[in-house]
Amino acid sequence: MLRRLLGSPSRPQTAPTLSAAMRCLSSGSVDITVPLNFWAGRRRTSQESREKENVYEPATGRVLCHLEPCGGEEVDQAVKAAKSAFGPWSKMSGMERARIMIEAAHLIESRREEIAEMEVVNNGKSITEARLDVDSARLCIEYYAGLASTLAGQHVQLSGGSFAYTRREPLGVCVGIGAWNYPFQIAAWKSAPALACGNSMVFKPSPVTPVTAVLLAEIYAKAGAPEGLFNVVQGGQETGSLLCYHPDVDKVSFTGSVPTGQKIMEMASKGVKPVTLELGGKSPLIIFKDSDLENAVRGALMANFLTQGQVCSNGTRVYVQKDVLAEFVEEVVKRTQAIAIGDPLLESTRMGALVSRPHLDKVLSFVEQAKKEASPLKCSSNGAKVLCGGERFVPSDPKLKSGYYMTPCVLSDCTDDMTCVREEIFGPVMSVLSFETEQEVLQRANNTTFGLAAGVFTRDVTRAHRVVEQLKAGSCFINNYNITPVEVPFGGYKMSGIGRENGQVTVEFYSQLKTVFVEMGDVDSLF
Ligand SMILES: NC(=O)c1ccc[n+]([C@@H]2O[C@H](COP(=O)([O-])OP(=O)(O)OC[C@H]3O[C@@H](n4cnc5c(N)ncnc54)[C@H](O)[C@@H]3O)[C@@H](O)[C@H]2O)c1
Ligand SMILES: C[N+](C)(C)CCCC=O
Repeated sequence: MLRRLLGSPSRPQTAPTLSAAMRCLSSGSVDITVPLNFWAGRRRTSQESREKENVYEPATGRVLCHLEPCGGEEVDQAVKAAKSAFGPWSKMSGMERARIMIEAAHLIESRREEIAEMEVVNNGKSITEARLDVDSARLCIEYYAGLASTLAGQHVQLSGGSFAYTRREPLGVCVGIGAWNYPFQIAAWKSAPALACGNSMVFKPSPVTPVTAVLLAEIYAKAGAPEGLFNVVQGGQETGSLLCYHPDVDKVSFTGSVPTGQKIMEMASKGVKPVTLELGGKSPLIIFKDSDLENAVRGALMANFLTQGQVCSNGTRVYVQKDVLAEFVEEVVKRTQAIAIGDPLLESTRMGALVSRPHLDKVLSFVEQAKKEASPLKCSSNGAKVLCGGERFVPSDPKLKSGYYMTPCVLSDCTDDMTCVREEIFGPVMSVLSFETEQEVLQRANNTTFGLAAGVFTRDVTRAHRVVEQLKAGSCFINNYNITPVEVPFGGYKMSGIGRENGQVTVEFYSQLKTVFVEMGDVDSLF
């Protein structure tokens, strides 16, 4: 099952190695004091005296470390380092770049457990999922290493023996700005195609999860990348803006919410810089009565509860055909209630802690609002019905009592106009809706400003393709959900984004074409 989630033939998923087990990392035992910025080949402390921010361990609510946001001078240094690495890196052949990237992938593999554990400690997701994220990061770097030597232009014959050719050239210094739900994976999904195309990068992680991107920076450096090829600057909105406006930055690739994405686009527009925007979603999952219901239930759980429901592509609007609604709901609720919540570093845990206290409160308030919200589309004045979960959860282990846990929630009796059905909750909250006809559900599924993903479960192959053709979403799943093989493009329609990550097409978003005309005869001048 775990291999299928990555969607590609991966190495066997191993249990933690002996050395990992011997490290005995446990929740509540980690304090991070090392600097988390990295540029020009080494970790850096912030030199500017700015107020430090607390970074928390979601599993326990303890302070894990202090974030030192980078200011203008530090951003400048990181960009300068990236600019100087761009020279030699962009002149290497694809094969030479690939060799270094493959070495980085090997190093990730050898540090898999350590990276996964750090991701858990900072993000709160289960160790099982964190390992898959690290694998996805490694696979992405391997995949783009493979593509690096295939980048090529075109030769076009013109009249009289003249010709033109195109060169695929890098953009220069790319900025990556990440969200907190997949900190290490996002850093890899952005840097791998950027570096393969000959660019350098300055990456800014979310201030909520600053811990693991710097490990990737160390890994690239150890793999033999030129000093400054991949740099990490910490900070929030202010640091992000400095990067977007920086005159030596040539592209901004952003993962985060729609409102921030809009700001990024606006800032980048001042310098007419290209952007990749991987934004939010409120994706529909449609379950027809002829589905294999067992698989549909599994799909719905995968569509809603990975990473405590904090996944951009989640299929949180689950439309179930009326005839199978009762059966579906009974099974989904049974399995949701059986999800093991608790210490994310334990092998048995399937759902860890949400990323922060304010975020937990926000998700819980969506559930409260859903319960109360009356809708003109309903005969009764009641809101949604909570079939299970939606409450704060306090694990029995005393060290976890201040962690940010909640029970995964299934809401029924929802209507399309309710807030829980319209807005991205970004937590473990599934809204179940019923439908009768294909035409009706398509209209309802598409009635959103988002367009990141969508799913359909049916045994009717004709229906599956007909429905998918009409769904306005960038990633559509038939009889599965939330798999992201790195060979396949991922990204949104409508307000869910611009550009793609993963797959061959992403080369287009990290390179530019130069056309060269070659005249073999005389200039045919009109003057
Ligand atoms: N489509 C995707 O691939 C994808 C993947 C993961 C998360 N997301 C989306 O991300 C959101 C959750 O993540 P989040 O809360 O970290 O998002 P966010 O938009 O609050 O922040 C994302 C990043 O942008 C930075 N930022 C904030 N304001 C900025 C500004 N003015 N200028 C420059 N940078 C700025 C933040 O510091 C952070 O690093 C959800 O909406 C989710 O759907 C999308
Ligand atoms: C859970 N996936 C499928 C890895 C999606 C990651 C990108 C979105 O947050």
